[in-house]
Amino acid sequence: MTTLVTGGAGYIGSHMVHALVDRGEEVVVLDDLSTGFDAVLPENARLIVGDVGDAAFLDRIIAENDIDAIAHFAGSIIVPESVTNPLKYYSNNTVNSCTLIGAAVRGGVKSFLFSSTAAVYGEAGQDLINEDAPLAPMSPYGSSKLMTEVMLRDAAAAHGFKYGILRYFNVAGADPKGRTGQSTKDATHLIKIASQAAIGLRSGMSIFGTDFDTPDGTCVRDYVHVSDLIQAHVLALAHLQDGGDSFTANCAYGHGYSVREVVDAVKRVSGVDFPVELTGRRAGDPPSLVAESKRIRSLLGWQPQYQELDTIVSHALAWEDHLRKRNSKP
Ligand SMILES: NC(=O)c1ccc[n+]([C@@H]2O[C@H](COP(=O)([O-])OP(=O)(O)OC[C@H]3O[C@@H](n4cnc5c(N)ncnc54)[C@H](O)[C@@H]3O)[C@@H](O)[C@H]2O)c1
Ligand SMILES: O=c1ccn([C@@H]2O[C@H](COP(=O)(O)OP(=O)(O)O[C@H]3O[C@H](CO)[C@@H](O)[C@H](O)[C@H]3O)[C@@H](O)[C@H]2O)c(=O)[nH]1
Repeated sequence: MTTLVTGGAGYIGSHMVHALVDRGEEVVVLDDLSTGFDAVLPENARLIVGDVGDAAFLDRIIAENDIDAIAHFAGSIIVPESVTNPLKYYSNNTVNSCTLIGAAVRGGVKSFLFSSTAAVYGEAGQDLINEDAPLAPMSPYGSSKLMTEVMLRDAAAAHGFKYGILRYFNVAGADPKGRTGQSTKDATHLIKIASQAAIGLRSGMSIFGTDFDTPDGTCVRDYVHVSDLIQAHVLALAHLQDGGDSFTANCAYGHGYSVREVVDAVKRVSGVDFPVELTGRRAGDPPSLVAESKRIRSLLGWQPQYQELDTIVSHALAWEDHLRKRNSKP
């Protein structure tokens, strides 16, 4: 069994590569290193630097490495950028995924995991969001991912491969063994930004909006530890490879935290009371996104281990500290 991990040098994909290598499985990583880093990969992982949108290149990789499963993490991920530059998102997330699915079909790949997102749902109110909730993306990013979901379902029905679509909510934290984490420069994610403020890489941070219709006025999100998310992928691959049906499932815990609660947790865990400014809303932020997570738990037997917010925060802080030390080396 050899799995092709696209985007395997990125934040989430690199955790998948470590998990598969830890299990003694064969892995090939395809990444163009546009936002990824080869330094986070295990030494024995094979990295091919190149573009997921190159059909002939993909055909060769799949044939030469006898690929029977693909975990497709590669993509562009910044929601506000997708609003100002939508075609970049339709090109890299939708068109390139279409090319990859085509290569998978030609190469006889049997299982395909896809990184989708809670952004396919749009405005959802304060209830838990289940997989049958209306799909109404509020950004080109969400639309670009939803189109790939549709392509995967149609191609699987026509060509007979199995897919698992995982809709991630807010992925956070880092490898508990400290081997990889979110290394992206200029990241916009809340827990990373607050962690950088705590370790002194930023003078402080802003809370975007305190007038949402939520218990404390700040946005509520379902933060899922990246290692728990990856455990769901490992189970999902086994499910498909053992003959299980294709599926679409949310991936998060079903528990929301407000921005204020997250900032307080980072201050508590780090012991640093960094300055926080209250500012206006950031464009496109839905007030609340919390997953109904019954499907993934019952279908895959997923049992997350790191759902405590303080654990997620402490792993994020440890990785930020590691990056700071690495970057300060002469
Ligand atoms: N981070 C989150 O909270 C979150 C939430 C929902 C969904 N997702 C999805 O998870 C996936 C991984 O996200 P991430 O946070 O690890 O982002 P990331 O930017 O760290 O990783 C993406 C990786 O894909 C690579 N890549 C991008 N375009 C490529 C191309 N055309 N060819 C080859 N490689 C390419 C990048 O170099 C990078 O290594 C994405 O598809 C994203 O949409 C992430
Ligand atoms: O400096 C900051 C950064 C963020 N926030 C707020 O924190 C919340 C979470 O923001 P962020 O961490 O940027 O995540 P989201 O915008 O919720 O988006 C993430 O989670 C989505 C799924 O829920 C995915 O689709 C996206 O890819 C992923 O970036 C939002 O209310 C932000 O306004 C702040 O107040 N200050």
